Amino acid sequence: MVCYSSILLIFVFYTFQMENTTLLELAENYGTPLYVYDGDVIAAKVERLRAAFKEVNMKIKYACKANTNISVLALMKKLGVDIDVVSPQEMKLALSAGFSPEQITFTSSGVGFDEIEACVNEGVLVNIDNLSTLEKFGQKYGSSLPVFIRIRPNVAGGGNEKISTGHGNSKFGIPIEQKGEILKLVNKYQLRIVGLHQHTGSDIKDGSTFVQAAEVMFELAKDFDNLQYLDFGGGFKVPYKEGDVETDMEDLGVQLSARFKAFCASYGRELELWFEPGKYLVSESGLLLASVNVVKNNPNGTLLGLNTGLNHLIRPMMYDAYHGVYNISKAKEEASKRYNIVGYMCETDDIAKDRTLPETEEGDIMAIRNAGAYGFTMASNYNSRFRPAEVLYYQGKSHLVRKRETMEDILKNQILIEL
Ligand SMILES: Cc1ncc(COP(=O)(O)O)c(C=O)c1O
Ligand SMILES: N[C@@H](CCCC[NH3+])C(=O)O
Repeated sequence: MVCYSSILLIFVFYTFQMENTTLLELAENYGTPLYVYDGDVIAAKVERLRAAFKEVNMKIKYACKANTNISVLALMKKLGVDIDVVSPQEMKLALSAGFSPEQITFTSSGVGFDEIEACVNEGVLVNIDNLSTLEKFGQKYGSSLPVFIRIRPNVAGGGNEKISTGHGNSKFGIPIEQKGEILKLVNKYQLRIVGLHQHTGSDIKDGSTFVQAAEVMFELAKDFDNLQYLDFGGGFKVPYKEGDVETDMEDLGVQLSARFKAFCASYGRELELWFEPGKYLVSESGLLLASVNVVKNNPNGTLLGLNTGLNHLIRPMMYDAYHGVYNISKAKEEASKRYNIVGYMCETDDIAKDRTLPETEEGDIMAIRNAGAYGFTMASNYNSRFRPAEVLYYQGKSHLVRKRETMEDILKNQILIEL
C-alpha cells in the first residue's frame, strides 16, 4: 500500500507538472518526436531507493545504459549517485558529465581485453565476467589493482526471456559452479577482489528474487577475504500503468538490509551494498512526444499513425512492452474511442494496442510513457530517419539537452566512391 501510493504520487506530480501547457509548449518549440525527461521524478526515485535502504551503507551506481544523455548523467552526479558503465564509450560520457574515475565501475560482458585496459588506464574499477579475462587481468596487473567479479548465480528473474540474465543458461557472469576455478586464479595472481557482483535481470517484480541471489553471493563471499562491496545489480520493476505490479522497494529494503547486516556481522566487516538500477531511476521520468500523422479508419478498427516508431522506441516491438499512451492535445476530453497506435516505419511497428482515448485528430500531440529508460539509448537511424531531440525539465525549467539530428549526421561517416 505504501509502495503503491508513493508511485501514484509520482504519477500525479508528473502529470500535474508537465501535462498540457509545458508539454505542448515543448512540442511547439522543439518539434516532435521529442524525448522529455522530468528531473524531479528522477530525484524522487533516488530518494525513495535511499529511504528503503537507509539501514545499510547502500550506494547507487546508475546503470547509464538506460539513458546516457550527459545532462541526465550530470543530474545523477548532482544527486550523489555514482555510475555503472558497460563500454569505454559510456565511461567517456560519464567523465564528460563530470564523474571522477573513482565514481565509475565498468561492468564488462565478454568485451575485448583492450576495453578492460582502456578503463583501467582511466582509473576506473573493472568488473570481470569470465575466467579467461580474469586470467589476463592477473597476468597484466596481478595484485596491483582492485577488481570486481561478476558471477552467474543461477537464479532466474526478469520480465521476459530476453532480459533475464542470472539463470543457468545465461551468457552473463562466471557460473557459480566455477567457484573453484575463480579461487585458483585469485591465488595464482594474488588478485585483489574487492567486490562481487550479480545482475539477475530487468523488470523483476518479486523482491524475493533479489534475496535469493543475495544468498548465493553471501555464500560465495565467505571465500574472499578482502571484500568491500557486494553489488546486487539492477532490475527493479517499475509500473507501466496505474496499479501495475512493481518491486516492493520498501519491503525489499527491510528484507535485504536485515540479511546484509547479518552477513556483514559474520564476515567481520561493514561492506557497502551496491545497486545499479537503470529503469527504476529513469523510466517513469520520460515521455516520448509524437504527432499524429494519420488517422486511419480501417474496417477492423482505427489506427493512429504517429511520426515515430521502433526506430525511436523499440521496446514494444522487441519485448512486447506495454507503454501508456495519452493524447495531450485532448487531455480534458473523455476517453471514448478505441485505437491501435502504430509507427511510421516500413515494418510492423506497433506502439500500443487497443487503447481507449479521446476522439483523436491528425496533428494531435501524443505522449508515450515510461520512455526515460532504454528509449533514446536503443534508438537507431533505421529508414534513415533522424533520432529525436531531448529535453530535460528540472525544478521548473526546461533545457534542450540534445538537438534533433540532421542530414549531416546521417551522411557524416559515409564515403561516396567513384564507380
Ligand atoms: C549488469 C547490469 N546492471 C544493471 C542493469 C540495469 O537494469 P535495469 O535497467 O532493469 O535496472 C542491467 C540491464 O539489465 C545490467 O545488465
Ligand atoms: N533494454 C531492456 C533492459 C536492459 C537489458 C540490458 N541488460 C529493456 O528495455 O527492458
